[in-house]
Amino acid sequence: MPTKRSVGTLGDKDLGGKKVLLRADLNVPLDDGQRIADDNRIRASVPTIKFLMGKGAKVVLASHLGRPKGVTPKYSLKPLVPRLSELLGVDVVMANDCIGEEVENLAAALPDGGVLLLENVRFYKEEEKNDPEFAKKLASVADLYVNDAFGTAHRAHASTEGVTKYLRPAVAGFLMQKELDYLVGAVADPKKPFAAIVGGSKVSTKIGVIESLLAKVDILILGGGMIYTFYKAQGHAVGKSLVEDDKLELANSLIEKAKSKGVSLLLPTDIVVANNFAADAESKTVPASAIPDGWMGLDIGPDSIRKFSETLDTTKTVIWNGPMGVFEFEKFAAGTDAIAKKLADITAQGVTTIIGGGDSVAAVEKAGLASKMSHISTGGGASLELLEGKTLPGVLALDDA
Ligand SMILES: Nc1ncnc2c1ncn2[C@@H]1O[C@H](COP(=O)(O)OP(=O)(O)O)[C@@H](O)[C@H]1O
Ligand SMILES: O=C(OP(=O)(O)O)[C@H](O)COP(=O)(O)O
Repeated sequence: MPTKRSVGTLGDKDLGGKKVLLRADLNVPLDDGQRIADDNRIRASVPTIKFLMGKGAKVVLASHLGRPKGVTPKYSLKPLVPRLSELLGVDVVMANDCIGEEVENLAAALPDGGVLLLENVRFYKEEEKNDPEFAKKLASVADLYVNDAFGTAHRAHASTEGVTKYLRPAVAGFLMQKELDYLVGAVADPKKPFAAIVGGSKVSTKIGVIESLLAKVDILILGGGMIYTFYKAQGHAVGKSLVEDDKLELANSLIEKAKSKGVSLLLPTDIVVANNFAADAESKTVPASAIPDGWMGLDIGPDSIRKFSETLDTTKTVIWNGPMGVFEFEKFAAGTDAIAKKLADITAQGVTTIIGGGDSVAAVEKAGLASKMSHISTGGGASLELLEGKTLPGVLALDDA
C-alpha cells in the first residue's frame, strides 16, 4: 500500500469551546535531575497547540515518555509543565492520570484556550496493546482528535491509532503534515537531481531504505559503518572494521541494482582508520581499498569529503539518514560534520535538504546547523519506515484530506 500523504488537517474546523485530544510526541530526554536535555520535540509541537488555543479550543494534550513498564515516577510528564507553560504563555494544568474522573473534571474546567497535559499514556499497558476499552476512555474526554505525534506514528497504539475508532474528526496537526510533506512529498516528487546519503552503523538496518531509495534517487552516497561490508564484498581488505559477513551478497546485489537503475553510487575513496574503537585511538588516513590489518575504519577521509561535496553541489534535493563515521568521538566526527556543513551551504542556495531522524539529527544539532536545513525530522524510527515506503498506522487512521 502506498504511503498516505494527504490527511485531513485542522484547516477551517470550528474549534471554539471544543475539547480537542491532541496526541503529541513529547518523548524528550530528561537528565538525572529530571531536567529536559533537548526540548526540540516540545518546540516542534507548539505551533499546533497555539493554533488550537487561538481558536478557543480546550486542549487536552497526550503523550508517552520513554518505555515505562507500569506507573514509573521517573517517566512522569510533570517535568515538562514549566517549559510547556513558558512556550505557550499559559499555565498548563497537569493531570495525575490520562483517563478517568479527574481527567474529565479537569478537562471540563478548562477555559477556552486552556491546556491540560495528561500523564504518560504508557503508564497503562493497554496503550501499547492498542486496547479498545482504553482507547474508548481516551476518546471520551474530547470532541475531536488531532495527531501531531509524528515520532510515534509508526506505532499502532491506543493514543495514536485505536482512539480514532471512537473519536472523529481525526486529523493531522501541523507538525505531522510538515513531516509528511517532506518525507513523503519531497521524496515522491523531488526536484532533480535527487541524492540520498545513507550512513549509520549497519547495512542490515538500512537495507529497506537503500532498496526503496534506489528506485527514486539519481545519486546514492554511502558512508558510516556499513561501507566495510561493501568493500569486503568487492574483495578489498577491511582490517577489523565493522562487517556483516552474512550481507556480502546483498551488498553486491545493491551495487548491481544501482547500476541497472542508472543510479550513481558513491562509496568513500579514503578512510580514517583507528587502531582501536576509542575516542583517543591512534588514527591515520588510508585509501579505502587498502585498510591495513589490525585497523578499523571509523570515518570517511578528506578525499571522500571533497568528492561527496562536489557531487552534492550538483543536486536539487538531498535526504540524509545516518552519520558518516563514529561522530560521537571528536576525532572521527569530521566526515559527518563536513556533510552537515555542506548541506547547510547548499540549503542556502535553494537545495531542499531533509534530515531523516535519529543520529543524523543529533549530529546536525551538535554542529549547530539544525536551523539551516530545509527539514529536520522529529522521528527516527518513523522517518526510516516512511523512507522504506511503509505506511504509518498513526497516519493511515486519520481522515482523508
Ligand atoms: N565506521 C563506523 N564503525 C562503527 N560504527 C559506526 C561507524 N560509522 C558510524 N557508526 C555508528 O553508527 C551509529 C548510527 O547508526 P544508525 O543508528 O544506523 O544511524 P541513524 O540513527 O542515523 O539511523 C552511530 O552511533 C555511529 O557511531
Ligand atoms: O523516540 C521515539 O522514536 P525514535 O527514537 O525512533 O525517534 C518515539 O517517541 C517513539 O518511541 P518508541 O520507539 O518508544 O515507540
